[in-house]
Amino acid sequence: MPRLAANLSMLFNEHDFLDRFAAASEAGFKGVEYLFPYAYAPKILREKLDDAGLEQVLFNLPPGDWEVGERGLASLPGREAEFRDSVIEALRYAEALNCPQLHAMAGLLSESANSEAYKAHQETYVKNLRFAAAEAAKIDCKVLIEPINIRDMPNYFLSHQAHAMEVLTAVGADNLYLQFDLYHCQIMDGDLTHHMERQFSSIGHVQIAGVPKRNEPDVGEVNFISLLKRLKELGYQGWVGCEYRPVGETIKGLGWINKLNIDFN
Ligand SMILES: O=C(O)[C@@H](O)C(=O)CO
Ligand SMILES: [Mg+2]
Repeated sequence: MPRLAANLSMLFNEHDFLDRFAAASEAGFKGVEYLFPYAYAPKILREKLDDAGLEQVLFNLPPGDWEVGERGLASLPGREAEFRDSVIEALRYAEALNCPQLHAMAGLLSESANSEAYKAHQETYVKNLRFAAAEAAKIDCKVLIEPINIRDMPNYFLSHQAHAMEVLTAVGADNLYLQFDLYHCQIMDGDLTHHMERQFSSIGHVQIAGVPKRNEPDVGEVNFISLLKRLKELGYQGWVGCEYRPVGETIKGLGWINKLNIDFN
């Protein structure tokens, strides 16, 4: 049965980060995800999860220098040692938080880059992901890759579903999966039901938001009731991350969950 996870980087921003765990639990969520745990000791996050009765569903590998605009290391030639360290650090947290999956962000490649540069990124990406998957397998953890739309994240190396599928095949690791974010897919590729059906066996995690403004899933152009029903019919057993920016107060915007008429617990 699919279950809904609160994305604490976007939801419950009315509260300080560490107070969002309790807020998510009080709102009925059983799992949480967020971008990065690294500002806090694993012990502190473990306590927050335990106190709130929550599962840690997902977080990202260290992404390089986020403040200066870096968005992941996985495809960056010359940064392999740093990438490997980031895998080890993420796995230390994953073990402490009992987190079953980690997102490895690809990094950026300028639109004007030539085919040689593209090839170097692709080769680095495949090799790095092989390393990450092998390390993660030691603690029974999955590694995820996520196509991200280039309107929100210009020059992101992995922006199309077809590219992600190509990379999964090239890496060939049993524990490497697709993080299928319907918001990004709608912006870059459209044809959401078709992508969900075709890629189903590669999907490790799903995320949702309304399009185009990344607000509540029932705000905007996409029919999430239909998509989530189809996901359930396909037999999805994983989590659906609620990764959207609430229009107003988080709690007031949760009414879309009742409209689903699907059991997500
Ligand atoms: O979709 C997103 O933005 C996230 O899932 C992420 O990991 C990178 O920002
Ligand atoms: Mg996402």
